[in-house]
Amino acid sequence: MTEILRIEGLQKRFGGLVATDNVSLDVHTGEIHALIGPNGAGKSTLINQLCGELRQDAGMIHLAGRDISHMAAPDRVDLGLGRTFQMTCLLEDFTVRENVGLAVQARDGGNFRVFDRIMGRASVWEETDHLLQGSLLSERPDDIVADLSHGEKKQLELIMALATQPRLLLLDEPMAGLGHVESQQMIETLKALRGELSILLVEHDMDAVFALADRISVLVYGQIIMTGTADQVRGDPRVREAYLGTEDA
Ligand SMILES: Nc1ncnc2c1ncn2[C@@H]1O[C@H](COP(=O)(O)OP(=O)(O)OP(=O)(O)O)[C@@H](O)[C@H]1O
Repeated sequence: MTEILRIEGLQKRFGGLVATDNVSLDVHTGEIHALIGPNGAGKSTLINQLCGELRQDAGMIHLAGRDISHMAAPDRVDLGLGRTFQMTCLLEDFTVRENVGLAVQARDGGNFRVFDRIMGRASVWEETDHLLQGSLLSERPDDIVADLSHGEKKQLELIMALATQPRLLLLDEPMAGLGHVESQQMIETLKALRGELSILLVEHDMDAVFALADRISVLVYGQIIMTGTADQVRGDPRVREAYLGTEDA
């Protein structure tokens, strides 16, 4: 079993608060690994440390065997660490295809802003169309992003993240704000990615977590209290206790 990601003893303090406390975790190559935990457990802090947006106070992060603990965020992306573009990054007045084209170009070191440069580059459009084919937006390449529903924008974020060709994709609450039908669509989209790349999924929607995750790690007050299969997590009294009294269980 090879690991795409190995985290050892990761720690982040905000003043007196220990947001991630000696976190150790590994993600196997090809697996969907969910990270769950109550509000304020430290999930976003951990994701931000993995991306390089927050510097850890202690601990190590290895991606595909490379120590990336002190690497700048863009270098981590070049090594295959992907994250969904947040909705605020979508260019609302441009088409779906143009947004994906810009993400493809950005990966190749192009400028995300200068757009006329990509108009003539056939390879960018070929890859863009390939990414869109088979996606839920395949019939809507020329739609203006502002006209998409919330769920469609989440799908677009995901396609744009895939344009960076990640080996490990970090997904921070992909189901947030989605209705039932859109959630089911996102679950199917993510299921189809299983095996193609590795995914670390932070998600509050437990139906989605149980439907998708090969393994689940549970973070409580900055500490991983267990890692196991869906059945192991469901049956663990420590997990029930952690969620007791919250709406998330
Ligand atoms: N920049 C910051 N400065 C100070 N405290 C912070 C900062 N970011 C997060 N925290 C605190 O660290 C703890 C962990 O927060 P974090 O956002 O990582 O939790 P989370 O598990 O992602 O929560 P949620 O599920 O609600 O998004 C919380 O107590 C939060 O208030």
